[in-house]
Amino acid sequence: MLPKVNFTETKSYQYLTDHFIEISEKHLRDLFKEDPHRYEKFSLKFNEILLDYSKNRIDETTIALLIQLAKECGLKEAIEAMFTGEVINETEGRAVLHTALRNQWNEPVKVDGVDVMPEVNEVLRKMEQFSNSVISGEWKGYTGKTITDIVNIGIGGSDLGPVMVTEALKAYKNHLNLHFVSNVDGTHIAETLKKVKAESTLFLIASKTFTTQETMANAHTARNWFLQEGASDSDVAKHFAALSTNEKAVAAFGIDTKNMFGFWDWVGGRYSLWSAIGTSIALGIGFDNFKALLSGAHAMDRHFRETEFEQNIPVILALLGVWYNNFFEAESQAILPYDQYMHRFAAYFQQGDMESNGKYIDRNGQRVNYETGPIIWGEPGTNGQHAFYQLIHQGTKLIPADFIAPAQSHNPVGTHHTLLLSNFFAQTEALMNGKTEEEVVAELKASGKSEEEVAALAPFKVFEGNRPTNSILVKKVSPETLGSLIAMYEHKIFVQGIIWNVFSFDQWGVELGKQLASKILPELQGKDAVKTHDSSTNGLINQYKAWR
Ligand SMILES: O=P(O)(O)OC[C@H]1O[C@@H](O)[C@H](O)[C@@H](O)[C@@H]1O
Repeated sequence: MLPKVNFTETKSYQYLTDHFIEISEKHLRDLFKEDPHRYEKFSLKFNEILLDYSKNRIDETTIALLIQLAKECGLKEAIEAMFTGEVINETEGRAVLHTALRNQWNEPVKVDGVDVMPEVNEVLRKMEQFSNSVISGEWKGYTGKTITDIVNIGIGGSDLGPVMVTEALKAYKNHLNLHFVSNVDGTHIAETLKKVKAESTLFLIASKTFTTQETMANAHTARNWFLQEGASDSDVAKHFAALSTNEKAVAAFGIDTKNMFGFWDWVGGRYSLWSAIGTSIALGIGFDNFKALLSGAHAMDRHFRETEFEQNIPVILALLGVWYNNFFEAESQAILPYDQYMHRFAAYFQQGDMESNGKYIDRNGQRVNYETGPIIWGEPGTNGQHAFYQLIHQGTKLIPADFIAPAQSHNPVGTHHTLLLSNFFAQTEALMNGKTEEEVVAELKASGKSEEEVAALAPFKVFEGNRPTNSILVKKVSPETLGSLIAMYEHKIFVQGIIWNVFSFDQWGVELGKQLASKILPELQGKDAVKTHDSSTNGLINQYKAWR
């Protein structure tokens, strides 16, 4: 069982409330002037990841109090409860063990007294065999041709992780072309099928439940297309595999369960890229690289579980997030990777974070009286700079941002990487320091502007600064480092869920829309005017029916 503490009723919260008044009046510029050792004090290194969190609106007291808060909320016990397979997803009656999927040291992990590691290792062995045989060309399609294209059909956690990772690790890609179909909009599957040939395509139907409407619709369309292209029912086994926990539904769909890669109910959808859901990753970058991804995540798991909170990267990141969310009232958190390959990283953690902590009912079943999960957003630098950074620099909202960059590029073309990194360093410095009126006036005068022009323009050119950022500099975006980075954010989300006293591993909030869609579907199929809803919904549906 997880602790169920209202963090606003702790002693440390009271201290933090007083301390906040003091800190909120200080400018980061002055904090750096007062203490020349901020970087040494507020940076942490783990393998090939450096976290510099010194450009945050904190001092040593802030960190000490936030750590006290984590302790008062029972974080240590909660971490142990997760790693040891306690049923911490209480509303679904499940353990939460994505960490077991990457448990490369193989220590036993028990669920209901049974070690899950033999099963985990068995699926990994099967994924290894399968991916090797497809990559090597040993696996043949129904006309005897080798496989050239993989189409992963899945949505949410059965899509976002594999998409994000295979994009982030594109530099490690082999000859197989990867396609991902998620949207139930027929355009997604239709456009994908235009690009592939039935005889050399392998479809992976990725769905934990194997009941998700979008995935099942796309899977049926893919199979019908496959049969229309000249293949027969008996050829399906060579071209369709399932990644799922639901053996019965897989068999009912017509996929040979020999081609099924299983996982378990203790793997949450948004934490499933480490499981059989990662088969497209293993196919696209090879099993050894998939294994390296798992190793990187495992290394971060150990760091998270074994390191004192003061030096614990996910814990520090989480506490900083709480500081901005609950004291500065920041509503969102930007994730800004200065790496084109990581262009889906923020989108991936939109599900990871918002589906986990976007909840207003606490673990006692009561409505919370404080803010919980932030809005996560972001785009890769430098594109974001030319789009929304204006608001981060001069807008009225405080947007704490994580800047992520690799020191080494996979594509060291000319001076591109140096240009990119100059922007990475410049942005966090600019956000912190801003530009004072004095500096602006001096600059304008030096450019030959009249007194009047200077006075008129100056307010627009001033940057208040004092905008907090974390800088996460990695040596290179390798499978190991990416694995560690993903696990780092997963654990950050976990810590915040503990402090906000919400259940981070269920997602009841996505059910209502699904329920209503299944009620509306037959109404759309019928001819009669619809009158069963409110006037807005009726009006929209009936106009749709008139126009279609
Ligand atoms: O893998 P499945 O069962 O098809 O589910 C896909 C997604 O379905 C959504 O409804 C859930 O909110 C996600 O968490 C999940 O990842």
